[in-house]
Amino acid sequence: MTLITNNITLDLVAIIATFLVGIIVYFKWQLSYWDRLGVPSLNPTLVFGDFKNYIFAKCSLGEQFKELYDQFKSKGYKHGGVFVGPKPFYVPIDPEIVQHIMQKDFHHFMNHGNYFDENADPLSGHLFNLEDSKWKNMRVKLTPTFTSGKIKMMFQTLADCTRGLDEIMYNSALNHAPADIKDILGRFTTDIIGSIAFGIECNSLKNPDAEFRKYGRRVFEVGIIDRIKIICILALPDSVLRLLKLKFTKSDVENFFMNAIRDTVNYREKNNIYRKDFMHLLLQLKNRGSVTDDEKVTDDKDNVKEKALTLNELSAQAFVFFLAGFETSSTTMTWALYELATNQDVQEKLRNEINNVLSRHDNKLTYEAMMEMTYMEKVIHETLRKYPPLPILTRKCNKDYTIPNTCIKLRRGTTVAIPVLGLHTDPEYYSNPEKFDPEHFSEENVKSRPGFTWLPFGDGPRICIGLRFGMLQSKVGLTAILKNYKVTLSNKTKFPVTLDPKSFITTAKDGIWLDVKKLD
Ligand code: HEM
Repeated sequence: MTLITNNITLDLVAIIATFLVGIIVYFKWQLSYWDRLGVPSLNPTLVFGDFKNYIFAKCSLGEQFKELYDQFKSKGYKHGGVFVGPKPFYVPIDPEIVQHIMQKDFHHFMNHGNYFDENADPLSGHLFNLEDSKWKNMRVKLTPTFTSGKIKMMFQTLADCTRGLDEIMYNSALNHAPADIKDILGRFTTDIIGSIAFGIECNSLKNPDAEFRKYGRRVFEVGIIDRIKIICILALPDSVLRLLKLKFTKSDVENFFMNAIRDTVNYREKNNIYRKDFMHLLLQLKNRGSVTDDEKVTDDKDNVKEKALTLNELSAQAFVFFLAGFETSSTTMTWALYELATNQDVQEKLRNEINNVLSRHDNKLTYEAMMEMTYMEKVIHETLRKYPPLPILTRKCNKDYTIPNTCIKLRRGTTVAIPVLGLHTDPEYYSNPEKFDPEHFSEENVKSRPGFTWLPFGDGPRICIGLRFGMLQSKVGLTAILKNYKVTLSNKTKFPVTLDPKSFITTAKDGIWLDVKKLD
């Protein structure tokens, strides 16, 4: 049977050709989206849009967005529109527009717009992904777990984990063996977050093959299938993703974390265990509906309140504390040590501050001592400027929005990509942006640049809830290393150091290796 001509082969060719022409017409029409709206765009290509280099793993996602930022900026545009495949992303360039989106007009841009499915993928129902009133309610519930009082209460756990760190650095110095600092600090923060969020002694500093470390690494491994999933998530509408039942959490990772959390919850509830950690506060939220300043996980009548967290909700929040807490802080410390090894004068100045402050605190790591280290704060801020762990941030427009000082209307459903790395390396805001200079964060320099040009923790109501904890964890790790050891770059480090195009956070492709010398 034939359809169009008398020849089935010709029919097939005609159908395929019509289909291809249809796709090309659709892509072409789609790629004129920003021009039709009056937003400047660049030179998107069919199929890849503006992301050819990223899709072919020639650069990281952050670098790709920085390149686009630089192009818009060099043409004097305050904003621009780009395409991942056929999907349009709005990119604000002017910090004033960034401020409107993240803060002033937050009600239009409340959500990150990440694809997630609480039912098919229970660990994905966490604070970072939640939307609208579900996000708001969860944020209100979790905020009391991150106050300075609560974090101070957990300080000793952080300080205790530095013993294992010191042992590794000592052995590295003794044996003149270069330290794989990214791996060591990944194990350090895994031990801290594992203990504080899950109440589990992970021992990954002592045993690099510990299960928590193994699964922690698995979460951030991006294989070919994960890469395809990321591109699908960036390029396809949510309705299609839901139809495909796309699941982001790997099954072995899900099983491991769900079991670990279930076991801890059961053990603590059965034996009335109290520990000064996030898990205790999450258990209070599960059984009482709110965080209270006491050692109990249930109220006096053992009543479970209606608005309490379910076990799945608790698990997803513990998982995001782990996910968001260990890799961000360990990469921050890794980059800081890389820069300190390259800039010995800055390392010396920081060590002087550490010694001076600790001498006033009996040479002990205390919460108060950490709060006194102002140069340390500048060093970490500068590290987060050059190497923001999340180099872009997203927001989804949830009601039509008129861009300030224009008549351009962003449609509901548009994704906004805030080009964090682009802003952080813009010479208009940071003189000599390639130079690692903690004085970029002197009081005078901070005052002289506009707001919303330093965004490693995001900003507005959706700002990182673990900011204080992340800063403290990084300060403690750097103090523990630098007070006893001098670090220099090992020739085992591959130069030039490049960013890993496969990772969605800012990390060195081939690791960073340091030579370590014990100080008297
Ligand atoms: C140096 C360390 C860290 C960095 C650079 C960092 C960065 C960020 C960024 C950029 C965001 C998105 C903010 C936005 O969209 O405006 C975020 C959100 C978040 N972070 Fe962090 N983070 C760090 C440490 C931590 C720690 C230690 C925890 C928990 C223990 C944590 C938990 C979270 C959570 C739960 C969110 C979602 C907040 C929400 O959507 O309401 N982070 N973080």
